[in-house]
Amino acid sequence: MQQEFYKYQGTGNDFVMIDNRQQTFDKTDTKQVAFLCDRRFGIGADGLILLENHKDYDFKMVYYNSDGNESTMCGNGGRCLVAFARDLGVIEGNTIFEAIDGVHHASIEGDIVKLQMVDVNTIEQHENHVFLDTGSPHHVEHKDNIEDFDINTEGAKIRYGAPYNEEGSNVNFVKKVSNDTFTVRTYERGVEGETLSCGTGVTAVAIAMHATKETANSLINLNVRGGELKVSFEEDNGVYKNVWLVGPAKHVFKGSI
Ligand SMILES: N[C@@H](CCC[C@H](N)C(=O)O)C(=O)O
Repeated sequence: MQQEFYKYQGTGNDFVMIDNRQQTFDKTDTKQVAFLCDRRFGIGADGLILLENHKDYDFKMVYYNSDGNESTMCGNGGRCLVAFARDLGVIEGNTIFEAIDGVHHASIEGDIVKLQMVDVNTIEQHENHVFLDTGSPHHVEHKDNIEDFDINTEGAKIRYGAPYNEEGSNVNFVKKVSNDTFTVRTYERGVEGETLSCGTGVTAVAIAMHATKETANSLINLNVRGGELKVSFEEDNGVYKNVWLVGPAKHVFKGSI
């Protein structure tokens, strides 16, 4: 059977999008998801996202990493799904949808999508890194030579090492550019390599930089391999609320396979 698909990208984090409102996609077929995401034998993407109907909200997001496994929240994927829902005529400018980590508010104007992320109330500060969950788990670590190191080797060591082990964590390396701007590179679990951008990752970096007093700003610019994102938040007694991830999300092409 032919599978109709759409391809979207958000700052270079790219996704195969499937309209599954009729429940025609076999969600148990891990190999098929991995095949569709394969850059040589399939369409090619960091992940695959299903848009489904929801009884209370505008739609439901189901996210798979490129290894074929369903995973936790994808911030850039959520932003791209909002653009996909708008392009399909499911929503107009504002929306509320459900993802694996809960209900998300979002808005879209042109190709700029603002996505509300989960509140963060636990931030583990260790000697050399910070660990927090922004819908997905993130290790955040400073890296002075950020432009010039082997992220796939160093990222994999941390992702598979203690305390994360097989379940893993995404790994973000960060360098401060100025008081409100940071450069970030991310190794993503489930892709098992560097992606050009990670939405939950830059959200984690912005909050971690604020929590560790690298910045006092509550609107942070994040430079990633695939472009620029912004994260804003309110902090109250160590709890980060009203967290928003903002940036472009674009349709690339559609096809069938
Ligand atoms: N690219 C994503 C994160 C996707 C989930 C991650 N790979 C995991 O399995 O934890 C983003 O933009 O947030």
